[in-house]
Amino acid sequence: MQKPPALSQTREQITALDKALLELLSKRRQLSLNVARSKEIDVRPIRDTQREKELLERLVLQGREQGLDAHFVISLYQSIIEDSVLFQQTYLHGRANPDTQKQQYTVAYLGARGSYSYLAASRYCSRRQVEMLDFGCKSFDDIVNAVESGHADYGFLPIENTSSGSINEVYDVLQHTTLSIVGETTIEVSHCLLTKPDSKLADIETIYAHPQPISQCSRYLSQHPNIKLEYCSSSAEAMTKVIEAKSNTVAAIGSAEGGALYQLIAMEQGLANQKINQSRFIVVARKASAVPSQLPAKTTLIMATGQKPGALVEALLVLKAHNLNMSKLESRPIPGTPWEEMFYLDIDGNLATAEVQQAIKELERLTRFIKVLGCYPCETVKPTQLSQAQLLIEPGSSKQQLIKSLPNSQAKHSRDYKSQDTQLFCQHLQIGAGQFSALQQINLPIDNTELATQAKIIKESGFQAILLNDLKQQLNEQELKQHAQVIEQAGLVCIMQVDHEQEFSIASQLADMLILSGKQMYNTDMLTLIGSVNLPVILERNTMASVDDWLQAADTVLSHGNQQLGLCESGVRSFTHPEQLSLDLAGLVEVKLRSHLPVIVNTCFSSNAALLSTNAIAVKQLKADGIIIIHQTQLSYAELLHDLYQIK
Ligand SMILES: O=C(O)C(=O)C[C@]1(C(=O)O)C=C[C@@H](O)C=C1
Repeated sequence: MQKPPALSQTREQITALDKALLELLSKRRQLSLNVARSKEIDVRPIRDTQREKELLERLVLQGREQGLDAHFVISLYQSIIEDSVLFQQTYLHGRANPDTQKQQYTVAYLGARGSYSYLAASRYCSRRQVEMLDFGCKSFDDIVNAVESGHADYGFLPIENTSSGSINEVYDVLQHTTLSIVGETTIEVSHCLLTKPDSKLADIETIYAHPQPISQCSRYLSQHPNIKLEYCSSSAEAMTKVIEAKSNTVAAIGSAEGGALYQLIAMEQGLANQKINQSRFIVVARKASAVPSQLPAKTTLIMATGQKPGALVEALLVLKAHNLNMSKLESRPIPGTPWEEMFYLDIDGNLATAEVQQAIKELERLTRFIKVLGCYPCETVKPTQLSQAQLLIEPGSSKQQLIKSLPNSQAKHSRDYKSQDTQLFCQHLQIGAGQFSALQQINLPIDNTELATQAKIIKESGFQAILLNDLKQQLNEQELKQHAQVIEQAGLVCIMQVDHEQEFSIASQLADMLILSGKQMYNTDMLTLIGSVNLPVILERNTMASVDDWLQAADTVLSHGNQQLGLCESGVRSFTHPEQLSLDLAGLVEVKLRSHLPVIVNTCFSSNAALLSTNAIAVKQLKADGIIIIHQTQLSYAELLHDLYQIK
């Protein structure tokens, strides 16, 4: 083995590369600022998820060429895009509120340096590139007082946590304040056991912590029943207690980042019960802020409804009527008025819009008390995801990539491997193991009302399912969803034929069953994909494929987990009718003999009206498990189906 370069030399190279990467990231940030400037002029929303999808798809491909794994590339770019979106939002929010622009902000928060509130506040200021003068407070009331009295510009209040829920005391403080909510920020709360550098876990006798981390780490703490818990007013106080203690037998719960400010080390990490543990903070100020229309906005209200039954429902119906989504609803008792509640509502909407204004006007008529606590930019950037198809598919799969021929006893499709016939189940539709089914194929596009009418007739004729073919002609998720709904309403099963990887991602969400087009029979990635879904699938034979190739492709699907697999014979190229396909009935007999998988026959490409009846009867007599017949508005197949069902 060749000797690697010296470690120090390699590390120097990594250091230089990391610096270059940071320079590039900074340049990218500047470019996103230019994008924000353009969007300010054109008044376009900051988020463009279509652009993000295209960007991620391209990067996954480019990453693969460089040997980088798709998941790594995606998670990296999700962070980069999140930063870009928040950076743009901050810029536009600042432009809309010029009087709030300062070099320094005095920020009131709970505890002292190192508390989670401190970390949230410093992140907020650093995104705005302003210096933070910190104003640590002992209680939520003190935070509000500091801002109301002008001692601080902003106050940070933790409002909810993903593991311990809403923070009630903060809601109570909000009932009486004159301050407005002007922002929100969410931070990852990663609880660690912080100790002095020379402490040992076995020696710890006392843990200091704020009640919130104690409840969020209850599982970890229950594993150490002999350690005493001491409640503190903040995580920073807990850390101070550890640093001031004379002995090494004490620890605090807090973040590694916060602990480092006190020279404490994170002896144990990931203490929280939930893997994802985040806290959302609201930012309060004396003056309300305006949110530009390009930003996703939230409006927070408090209201007290009358005590009559259904009063809250009536109020919420107002939001529904104005098409406003309520992202949070909390209730808190009103001091001095037992059994009455104050409701807190977060609405996804901008206070400056007519819908929100109108909804508030209507709510004023229905409530005894209503106050807008603020309108602010929503800081939750939901990461754009790529579908499984977009992640897995690589073009250029070839015949050779199909799994190699196996001896019959090991081939999963074979009767030697599994003696019982496979049956596909889908609601009332059963294909195989003695159950014969009739499917009607409709080529898209079709109008939804027309489909509803035809579906009724199709059902009455005796078909059990509709196969929607040629999805690319109507590759619109909304329209296909409506099609799937009317098919279901008619009491039929909805099957979609997948011709292409893009169609897979939509069809696999909407259809009850899929047919993978024969064109994709040699595409190993596509076979992997249909082998990995929990949905019945049918594999169509390629028009040039031998029976062996077809069965090998079936094995590739089965070996990825999906055992709800059937086969579809749609015809092969032959000399009988060079212009159309010929049903390979001998192939059908052979496959039925060799394999336990159900086989259906699609007559749409091989059987004209004159041949259909004879072919259909032959197919049934040769023990096929189902038939697909093309839809023709003027033709009824009721009689043919009746005859087919009679054949034993
Ligand atoms: O291209 C844009 O419109 C941007 O705002 C830039 C960017 C990015 O950082 O790449 C950020 C947010 C959008 O959702 C899409 C892309």
